[in-house]
Amino acid sequence: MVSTLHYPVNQEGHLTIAGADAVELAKEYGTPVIAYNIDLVRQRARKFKDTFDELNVKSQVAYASKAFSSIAIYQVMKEEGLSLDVVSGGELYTALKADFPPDKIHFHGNNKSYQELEMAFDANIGCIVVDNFDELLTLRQLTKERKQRMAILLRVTPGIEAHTHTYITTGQQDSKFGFDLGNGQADEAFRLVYDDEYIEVLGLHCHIGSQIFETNGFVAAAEKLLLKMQQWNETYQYTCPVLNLGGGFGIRYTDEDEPLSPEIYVKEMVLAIKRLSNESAFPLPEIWIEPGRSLVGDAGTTLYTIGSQKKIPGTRHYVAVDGGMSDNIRPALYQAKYDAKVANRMTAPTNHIVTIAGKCCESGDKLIEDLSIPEVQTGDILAMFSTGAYGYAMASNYNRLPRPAVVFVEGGQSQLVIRREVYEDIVRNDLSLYESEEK
Ligand SMILES: Cc1ncc(COP(=O)(O)O)c(C=O)c1O
Ligand SMILES: N[C@@H](CCCC[NH3+])C(=O)O
Repeated sequence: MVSTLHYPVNQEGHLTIAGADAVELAKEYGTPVIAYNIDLVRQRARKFKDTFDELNVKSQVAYASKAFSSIAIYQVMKEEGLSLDVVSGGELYTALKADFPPDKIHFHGNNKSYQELEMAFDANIGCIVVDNFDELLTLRQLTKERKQRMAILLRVTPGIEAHTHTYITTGQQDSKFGFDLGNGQADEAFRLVYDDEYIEVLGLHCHIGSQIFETNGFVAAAEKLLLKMQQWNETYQYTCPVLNLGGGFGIRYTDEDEPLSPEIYVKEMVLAIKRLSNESAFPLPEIWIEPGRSLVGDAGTTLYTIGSQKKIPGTRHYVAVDGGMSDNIRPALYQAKYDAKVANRMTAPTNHIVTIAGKCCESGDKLIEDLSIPEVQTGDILAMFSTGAYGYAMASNYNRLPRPAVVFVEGGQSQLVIRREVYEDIVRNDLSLYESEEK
């Protein structure tokens, strides 16, 4: 793969990230390290929000924090006035630690536990996105027992197949998420709770998939959901005030990807919903979205140190780095493609085609195949781009590798926001067979 993407380079011929020298970052924080360009994160967050404001539409832009969850990123999103989508007690706990305003937290998940729901009630969060009938019944019980009101959205599967990897499509009919919109399940769910004393149905939610480069899937989903809210309005004289179209906006990983700008995604959705609402005289709902990847994905760059190499003449030239599928499982899991450069040799001619291998004990632990790079040696720094979403979030201690450090860079200044794990962290929860004897 020959990259034509433009990456900023300083006078030393080093890659820069939000104005900071990537080679210096690697020296200061060690490798692997994931460096986030927070200037870019803020710019994206504002683009999403501002476009809604310019179109005069009430909205909430909720950061889908499964993409990358940490106290510091929640603080950035809070500063930018975003809402937050969490999918587990762990993400909710992190959000509360970050002092995220609870009324702007939306809780997702297809199997929320009773304890997780109680946690959400204790924190008085803004909204629960209900996924199935079991959850709906638990919620009815919880609200009554606690005499506590709760706002909900009903998550539905609209039967739309987004053009993306099958593991990350979610809106199709055969999905573990949500009430089926076409077979009456969504109607049944609504009927059960629309006039409940404690539960306030805000409206419908759908998420059609991830890494999507077109707007027609979102528009088709909006049409289906709005039509349903309009039908309920006629049947039950109940007006749902919110339509949530989820996330899924694509980003650039390699030259093959051509993402649309946040403005285009938002504009196309809003215009379609305005048109439909005008045609049907159904009041324009608040429009909520949940971008994850498009807020943090291409803002993240993983810096690795290059170690050993293996050349198999006529077959392949492996260049190994000091991380791999333990800090980025996406290539192994989804055959995801990435681009990378040698951060300390940005201007050298790229005349070698190599495969970047991780250090895990798996033949499939290859981060990038057929990458053009200059000749490299042990100690060079490889910068792998667009690793900010579902990288650290899906990292593991496979082979007992410690998780990398995470730093935020803004206006040329860097700050450590997640410490690198140390071996002691890895054995922290292990118990010795001989514990009692050792005491
Ligand atoms: C319900 C929901 N909302 C939002 C997202 C965020 O998606 P993305 O990171 O593609 O924007 C996801 C994940 O795909 C999701 O499942
Ligand atoms: N983890 C996936 C996206 C999952 C989206 C969650 N609904 C990825 O890396 O692309």
